[in-house]
Order: sequence, then C-alpha cells, then structure tokens
Amino acid sequence: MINDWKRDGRRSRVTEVNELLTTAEMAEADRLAIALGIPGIELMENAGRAVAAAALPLARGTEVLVMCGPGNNGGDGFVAARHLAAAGRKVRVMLLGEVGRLRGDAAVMAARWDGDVHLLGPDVPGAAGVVVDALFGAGLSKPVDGAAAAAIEAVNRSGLPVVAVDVPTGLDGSSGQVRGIAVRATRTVTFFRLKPGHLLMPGRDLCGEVRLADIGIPGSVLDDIRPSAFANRREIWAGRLCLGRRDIHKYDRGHVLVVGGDQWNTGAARLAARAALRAGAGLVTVASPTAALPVYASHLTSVMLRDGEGVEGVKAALADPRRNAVVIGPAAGVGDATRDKVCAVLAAGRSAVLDADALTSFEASPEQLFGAILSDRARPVVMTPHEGEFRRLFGSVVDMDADKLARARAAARLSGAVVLLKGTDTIVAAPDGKAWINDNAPEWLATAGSGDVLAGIVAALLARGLPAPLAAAAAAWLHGAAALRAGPGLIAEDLPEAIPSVLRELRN
Ligand SMILES: NC(=O)C1=CN([C@@H]2O[C@H](COP(=O)(O)OP(=O)(O)OC[C@H]3O[C@@H](n4cnc5c(N)ncnc54)[C@H](OP(=O)(O)O)[C@@H]3O)[C@@H](O)[C@H]2O)[C@@H](O)CC1
Ligand SMILES: Nc1ncnc2c1ncn2[C@@H]1O[C@H](COP(=O)(O)OP(=O)(O)O)[C@@H](O)[C@H]1O
Ligand SMILES: [K+]
Repeated sequence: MINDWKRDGRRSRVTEVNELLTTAEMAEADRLAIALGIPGIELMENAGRAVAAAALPLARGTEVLVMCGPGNNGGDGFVAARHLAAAGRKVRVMLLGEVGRLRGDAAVMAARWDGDVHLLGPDVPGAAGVVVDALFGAGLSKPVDGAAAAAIEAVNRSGLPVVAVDVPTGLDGSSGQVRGIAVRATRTVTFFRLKPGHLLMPGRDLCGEVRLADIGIPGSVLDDIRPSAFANRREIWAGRLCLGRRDIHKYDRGHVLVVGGDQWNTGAARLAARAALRAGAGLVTVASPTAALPVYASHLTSVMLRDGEGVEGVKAALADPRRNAVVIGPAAGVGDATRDKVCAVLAAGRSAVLDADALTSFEASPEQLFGAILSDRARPVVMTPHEGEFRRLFGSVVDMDADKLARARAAARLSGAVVLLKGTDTIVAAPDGKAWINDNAPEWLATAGSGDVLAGIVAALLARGLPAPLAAAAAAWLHGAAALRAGPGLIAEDLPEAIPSVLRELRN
C-alpha cells in the first residue's frame, strides 16, 4: 500500500506516521520486524513492488532503466525490475559491480530477475525513458564517487524522470545532506516511515514527490525504537488549540505582552501583537518606550498599549501576573538595554519568546542567557532565530558544520529553551532531544516582518497554555499555512489576516 503524503502538511491519511526514522533506526525497525517473524525477503518484495507501482505511470511505452547498487537498495531495484517487466515494460538493469558479489536478500532477488544484467556505465542508454535509482539507500557509507558518481551525473543531465528507491542516491537520509553528488528525483518511494532527509533541505528538493509505502513492518516496533524526530503535522498539536469549553473569559485565552521598539521601529512589535491576537490570545498589550507611545497609539486598535520605558517600565508591565506570555526582540535594538529587559522577563517567570535582537544582544555572553533560562526549567522559553541569529548566539558553542537538525537539538540542550530554527525546513527542537521538522512553508514567506508574525503566534499559543514545544510547532505550521492561504505576493501584514481561515479549517 502506498500512502500519498501531502507535501504541504494539509492531509496525512495515517495519523501515526509522523515519526521520522534515522537510517540506524530504520535498520533497527527492519531487524525487529524480522525478529517478529516477518521474513526480510518479504519486506524487500513489498518495497520493490511499491517502487514499480510508482514508476509504472511514468514509463509509458519507453524503456525503464533500473540502476542497482551492491546492497539491499539494489535488491529493491531487482524486485522493481521484475514487476515492471511483468507489467509489460521493457526493462534494462544496470548493476554497480558483479552479480556474483551480491549477498543475502539482494542476491536472492537478483536470481529471480531473469533478464540481462549490464555493468553500470557512465552513460544513460538512449532508449531509456525513465530511471529507477536503486544504487544506494540507507547504507550510504561514504561520499559517492567513481562509476556511481558518473552515472548520477548522466542521469541528472538526461532530464529523464527518476524514481528513487528509499532516498535519492547520495542523499543522507538522516541529515538531508548530499554526500558527494546526489540524484535529483521526480518521485521517491520510502518505506514504513519517512526519514529526516526527506524533509530537511536540500534533501527535500532532491526527493521530488515522496511516497510512503507500507511494506509490512508492524508499527509496534516503534515502542522499542522510540523515535525522537517527527514531521510537524497537525495531528500532533491540533487537539490542544481548542480550550474545550464555552464559558470562557478573555483572560482564559491568555494575555500576551509584546515589548516594543522605539518610535522609529514600531512595525515589528505591531506585527507580532496583531498575530498574537489573531492566533487566539485573549488580550495583547504592547509596552513601548514613552517617546514611541504616540506612534503605536495611532496604529493600534484592539491591541492595548502601555508605557514600557527602560527596564523599569518593562518590569512594571510584568507586574500584572495575568500577562502570562511575553515577546521580546523584534526591533528591540541590540545592546545592554535589551539584554537587561530579557533578563527581567525571564526573572518574572513568564512564558517567553526570544526573537531577533533579544538573541543577538547575547552574542558576546550566551552563557548569561542560558544561565537565566536554566535557572527556572519550568518556565517555557522559545527562541526563534533565523540562521544568522543562530550563528551569532550559538556559533561559539554549537558545531556549526553539523546538519540543521543536529544544530537545533544541540542549541536546545545547551540553552534549556525550545529552539525554533527558521527557514524552508524550520526545526523545532526541545531540550530533551525531541524535534519536529516543518515543511509547509512556501518560499514567499521570505519577506520582511514574517518572522515577527511568527514570534507573535508562538506567544499566543504559550499564553493559551500549550507546552512550549507544541506551541512552537503549531505556530510554525500555522505560519506556513497562513502563507499558503495568502499566496504569492504576500507581505507580512497579510499573515495575521490569513490565520482565521486556517483556524476555521482546523476546527472543522
Ligand atoms: N530497513 C528496511 O526495513 C528495509 C530496507 N530495504 C532497502 O535496503 C536499503 C538499505 O540496504 P543496505 O543496508 O544494504 O544499504 P544500501 O543502501 O543498499 O548500500 C549498501 C551498499 O552500498 C555500498 N556503498 C554505500 N555507500 C557507497 C558509496 N558512497 N560508494 C560505493 N559504495 C557504497 C556499501 O558498501 P560498504 O559500505 O559496505 O563498503 C554496500 O555494499 C534501504 O535503503 C532500502 O532500499 C528494503 O529492502 C525493505 C526493508
Ligand atoms: N525560502 C523560504 N521558504 C519558506 N519559508 C521561509 C523561507 N525563507 C524564510 N522563511 C520563513 O520566513 C520567516 C522569516 O523570518 P525572519 O528571517 O526572522 O524575517 P524578519 O526578521 O524579516 O521577520 C521565517 O519564519 C522563515 O522560516
Ligand atoms: K536510491
């Protein structure tokens, strides 16, 4: 069975498929399934059949080139070749290495292929109309070079549709990174559960359309594996968005305080504030420097305003305990003043969203920030850096050569905060190692002020009482969904206004 897996996250037919398995965890799933009495050869047969089903519609009257590698990925290729031939397609199998060197299930499947096996060469035969890439999958152990690299280059140059088995060859399924060179696939068929590399960039772009095939591994093996990475799907947090009762007061929906910038920099706080209201905070107040009050006042209506001059002004605004979530950082200014205000916010014990200048202000003293966060682990804190802010705050303490998922996790563990590392593949990482990868954000979200909106949404969900990792994950998804609703041409102001229709659909 193949499940269509919607790239924009709007629909996932099977709710329990949010787990993402590293290649090591997938090998463990394979081992556990076999221990439960499911023969490995049966898993491979199911895998290859699913690949053939995905390739069949692309192979109309043309020859299918199946490129097989020396391991089980190649074994899947031999199965796919057999099914495609049985369906009447002309199939040419090319193998990296000799048939005699195949081992285990792959050798069995090669023996069941009764056509010719050609040596993999550096060219794509002229008759080929579609390619099945079964060179390397989860077993990729070093950068691709030599004959495999030459073949990949030729396939990519050919412009032919490519169906990749498990992952496009050269893509590291755990990290989303390319090792050497990678196949650019039209469609990727993977098994049992998606891998992080299907969602992380650049992997996601290399996979094309991703299909998930059920090959007979029981979901119960996950009880032992306990995956810690997840695709950010609505099933994870949607149930928490609703308060679940009717007799509520606006304060039951939380009160967000946005610490605003000076009179020349009011837009960021206003965007965050409006987004927080739209995302369901019962009340939102901007606290701004005295001189900026008239500017804010002329623009704000349902968002309230109060004096928040200096650190004392911010502390005074925090005196009301009903202001239960704070956004600080958007256009706050980099320096001592912002650093002091962040410390005051954290000391007040409120849920906090630290964005932009609130992060950069600690560039020279990240330990001071981490210490303030770790001093009260019960207080929810979400940091929302883009890559530049991440580098400034974590560059000296996190291995910046590691992949994005690993970097976000390391940052969360070190800082004690939930780290939402922005981008096409936004990561939400919790200090305990759990992480969610978001993949519904369209490229037109790359527009000034959209990050401020995101900070406001996170704060609203914290104010509503969602646990910090879920607040961050839900916010990233709502942000992407709102951008999809608004469509190309989006400016940041459109995002809060698109939230209601997204929420309406979620309610339904
Ligand atoms: N898990 C499951 O449940 C199921 C898994 N299934 C399938 O099995 C696949 C994993 O199979 P796998 O472990 O045999 O690894 P695979 O990707 O074939 O590569 C290993 C071979 O390639 C070689 N090699 C690697 N990198 C190389 C390089 N850069 N350059 C040159 N050589 C390189 C490597 O050499 P070595 O590292 O040993 O020197 C070894 O010979 C998985 O992706 C899925 O398709 C399904 O059948 C259904 C059930
Ligand atoms: N290419 C992209 N595709 C999808 N989302 C993107 C892309 N580039 C940026 N984004 C999203 O847009 C937002 C930009 O935030 P940020 O960089 O803080 O901008 P600003 O500071 O102008 O508000 C983030 O949520 C980020 O994940
Ligand atoms: K492959």
